[in-house]
Amino acid sequence: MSDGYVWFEGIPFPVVDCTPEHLRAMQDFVFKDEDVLTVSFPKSGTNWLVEILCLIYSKGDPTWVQSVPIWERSPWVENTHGYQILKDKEGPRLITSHVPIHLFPKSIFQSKTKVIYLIRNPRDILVSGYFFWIISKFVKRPESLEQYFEWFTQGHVAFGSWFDHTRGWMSLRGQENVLIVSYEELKQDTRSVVQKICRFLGKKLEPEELNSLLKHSSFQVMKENKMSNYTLLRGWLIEDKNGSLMRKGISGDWKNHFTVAQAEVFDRIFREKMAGLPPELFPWE
Ligand SMILES: Nc1ncnc2c1ncn2[C@@H]1O[C@H](COP(=O)(O)O)[C@@H](OP(=O)(O)O)[C@H]1O
Ligand SMILES: CCc1ccc(OS(=O)(=O)O)cc1
Repeated sequence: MSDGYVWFEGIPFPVVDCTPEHLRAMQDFVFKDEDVLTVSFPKSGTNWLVEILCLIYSKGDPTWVQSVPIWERSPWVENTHGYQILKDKEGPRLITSHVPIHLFPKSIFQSKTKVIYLIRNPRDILVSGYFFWIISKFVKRPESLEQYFEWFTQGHVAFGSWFDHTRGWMSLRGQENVLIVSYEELKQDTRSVVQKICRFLGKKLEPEELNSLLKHSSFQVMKENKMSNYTLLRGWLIEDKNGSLMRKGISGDWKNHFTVAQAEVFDRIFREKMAGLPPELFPWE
């Protein structure tokens, strides 16, 4: 560990449950065709999507999401604890990751694992990350939003540059086993996006199962679910006694935090870094 990150191949990783030795060993992780992998940049709404996937697999029955911590239901492959759970698990596995594509286990490219890449307006990711990292012990703590804005736009944050991460994983779009989902679409029409995910996974939910899923993955219900809201980490990895993963759960909060100058700088950087990609990939733009 150094300066609030674990460094691996030039990319900063969180200091929790993650070592360069583990990240090197992770390269040999073997994905199976029946696995389902959720990949995202941190603060894209990862845990929301994972909750939805768990509820799809339990057919809307909330027992599992109410009794097992979310990081054990869909473990992070880059975490030592998550890896231990995954490697011994039989049958279809739900797996989560924030790892950039160029450092990801290569077996993913030989398997038929279903991959869901979750995207979100990076401005909202930036704001969400700032408010989470100032209360947690996962990564280097910013002193101000202004400082975090600099770090984020330069890619000096956990898992590196959002721009590189998104470009990298988006390069898989169009493959049969890859689905791109945006936080914004999920927020705007959760039911339709969940149905799309079910079709992608070859799963069918009865209407009452879908209604139960929508209830138990809603912001308000997840906020109260200690197995999903990270309050189990209070006093250990989350310092604030009221701290939670569940902050606002809305799109566009960046407008309440960016200055006009920051908004202009971000627009320019976004245009430069994402040049050449079809604008319709980014529903918030
Ligand atoms: N059920 C839900 N509905 C909407 N947003 C949710 C949600 N569950 C989590 N989120 C939001 O997802 C973000 C966390 O992302 P991740 O899971 O990738 O760490 C937080 O965003 P905000 O900080 O903007 O509120 C959190 O509030
Ligand atoms: C439960 C431990 C853990 C570790 C790392 C995480 O990554 S991040 O906060 O999304 O960057 C999350 C949970």
